[in-house]
Amino acid sequence: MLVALLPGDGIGPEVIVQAKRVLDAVCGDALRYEEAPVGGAAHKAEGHPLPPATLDLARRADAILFGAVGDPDCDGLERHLRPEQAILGLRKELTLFANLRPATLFPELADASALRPEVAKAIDMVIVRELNGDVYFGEKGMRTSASGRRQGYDVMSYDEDEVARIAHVGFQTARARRGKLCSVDKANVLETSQLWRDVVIEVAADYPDIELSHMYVDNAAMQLVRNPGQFDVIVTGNLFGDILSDQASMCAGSIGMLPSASLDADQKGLYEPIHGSAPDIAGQGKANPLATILSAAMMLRYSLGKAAEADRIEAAVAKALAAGHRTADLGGSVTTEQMGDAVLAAL
Ligand SMILES: NC(=O)c1ccc[n+]([C@@H]2O[C@H](COP(=O)([O-])OP(=O)(O)OC[C@H]3O[C@@H](n4cnc5c(N)ncnc54)[C@H](O)[C@@H]3O)[C@@H](O)[C@H]2O)c1
Ligand SMILES: CC(C)[C@H](C(=O)O)[C@@H](O)C(=O)O
Ligand SMILES: [Mg+2]
Repeated sequence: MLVALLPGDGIGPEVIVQAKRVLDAVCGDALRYEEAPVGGAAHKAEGHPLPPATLDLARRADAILFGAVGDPDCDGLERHLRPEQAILGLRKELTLFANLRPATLFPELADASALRPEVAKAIDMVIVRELNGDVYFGEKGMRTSASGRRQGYDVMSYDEDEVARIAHVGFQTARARRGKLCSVDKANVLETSQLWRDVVIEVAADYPDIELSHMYVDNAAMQLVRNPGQFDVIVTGNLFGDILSDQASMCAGSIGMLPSASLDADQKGLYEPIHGSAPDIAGQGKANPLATILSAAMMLRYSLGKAAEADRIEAAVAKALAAGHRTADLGGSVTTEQMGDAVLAAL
């Protein structure tokens, strides 16, 4: 089975190295790897954030392990050349519409959560984020307004098929868990959200066993902090899911802990930590590699049919944390590589 390794920028390569060490330990020769540049690194090397050969590798591979993109050196570039276009392009080109972002607190990290330990320990949820539509992919641009002022615009839109297909993923994810689905929208203000809510209710007819609720996104942001234990699965749009998942990560200890899977209709997937390239700590050995190591475990489980190996990795992460290993984001002083060592030792 072929895995595409796309390390990217900033801390991306640092965390990918650790995930690859763990994969080697668990899977040996069962996986083959090909690596390609992406993001700012690809722009510097080849003049484009998502070169054709990188996209081709992503298409050929059985699964993709992605680090992060984002490079301050690229700040002045036109939008289509910026590093972030690479991840947006991969999601769109490969129709990776279903983004699963599990937020679970490892019990050992109750002290690292931004919440009181007794509130934090109840977090055990999955955010199902739509990844191919919304304001991210609508018409956008700069124009001159009627009064002669500069005006930027980004059109937010969803069609009913896009909402229905992610709603099904939300219901099915809930069915495999505790049977509760909360659809998050802004239907009190936005037409896209009204359609979202209508379609989710229609799809719910196929899932009478699932308890469906609806919540406005502003309330959801508050409830995540007040009482995260009330959530089992959240299904939401691209923008709201982006924001709520960063917030959920701090409830679960750190943004350095949250993995993700971005899946197409056939479980082909791209796996990446939810965090970015973290230029503020890049090159300093401070990055927490666990989100990427846990993303590799998701890759084994969802795309490569290796659930037992995924279980082993997750257990090793828990053991490394239980043994007291903490990178700086978790209040410790362990380096990126030492955290990798700790997971390998636990394996
Ligand atoms: N999927 C992606 O590739 C992705 C995701 C988010 C942001 N980005 C990009 O990354 C760049 C930086 O964005 P940002 O600063 O807003 O978000 P970020 O997630 O990169 O960093 C936010 C904060 O969290 C910290 N952090 C992030 N990951 C960490 C880790 N593994 N261990 C310890 N600390 C960690 C950083 O040091 C920083 O203080 C931007 O160019 C942005 O567009 C890319
Ligand atoms: C880098 C950016 C385009 C991306 C997003 O907004 O989806 C990131 O924040 C994420 O969460 O993966
Ligand atoms: Mg994000």
